Amino acid sequence: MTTVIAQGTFDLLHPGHVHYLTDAAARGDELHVIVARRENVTHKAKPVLPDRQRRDMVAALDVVDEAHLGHPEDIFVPIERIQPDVIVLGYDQHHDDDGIRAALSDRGIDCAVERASAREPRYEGELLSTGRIIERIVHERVE
Ligand SMILES: Cc1cc2nc3c(=O)[nH]c(=O)nc-3n(C[C@H](O)[C@H](O)[C@H](O)COP(=O)(O)O)c2cc1C
Ligand SMILES: Nc1ncnc2c1ncn2[C@@H]1O[C@H](COP(=O)(O)OP(=O)(O)OP(=O)(O)O)[C@@H](O)[C@H]1O
Repeated sequence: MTTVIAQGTFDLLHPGHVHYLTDAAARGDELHVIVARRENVTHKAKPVLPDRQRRDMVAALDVVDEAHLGHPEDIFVPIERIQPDVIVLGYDQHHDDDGIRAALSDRGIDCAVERASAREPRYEGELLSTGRIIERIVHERVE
């Protein structure tokens, strides 16, 4: 039984998110997703949707076995509880792979760290970024 963890903000869901989670799920038997708490999204604009709504939408996806809201202070607390075999980072996540490996090893967690693949747009106008969906809404709907 191989347990996999993926993580992210997942504000306005799009096919890039589905691609990432499908890729992560294919690397094991059970996929757990940690959804970042609003207070911990500091490297870009805060999510539009509430924590619980983002968690509920991720949990509704077929490839996801369980979606959890992240810990408010220590990102390793959910990992210690779930005991994954693999953590799959998104292709563009800003986290440092070796830094995470070192932190896991310090805590005695034996877990591989891998990177997911990217999905490119497949047709004209397909938007694979929450930030770009919001830009399009502002451009097309806000006077
Ligand atoms: C291994 C791992 C575990 C994480 N666990 C948590 C957590 O428990 N709580 C949380 O608020 N954020 C957690 N995060 C951080 C968020 O997922 C972080 O904000 C995330 O990188 C969002 O980036 P993105 O939406 O740009 O992908 C974790 C990140 C990683 C890489
Ligand atoms: N086109 C894509 N292909 C593969 N993975 C993607 C794609 N878009 C997003 N992801 C992955 O989904 C996870 C969550 O993404 P996140 O919530 O940051 O949304 P986002 O759409 O990338 O955000 P934004 O574009 O606003 O920064 C990240 O790990 C990211 O790598």
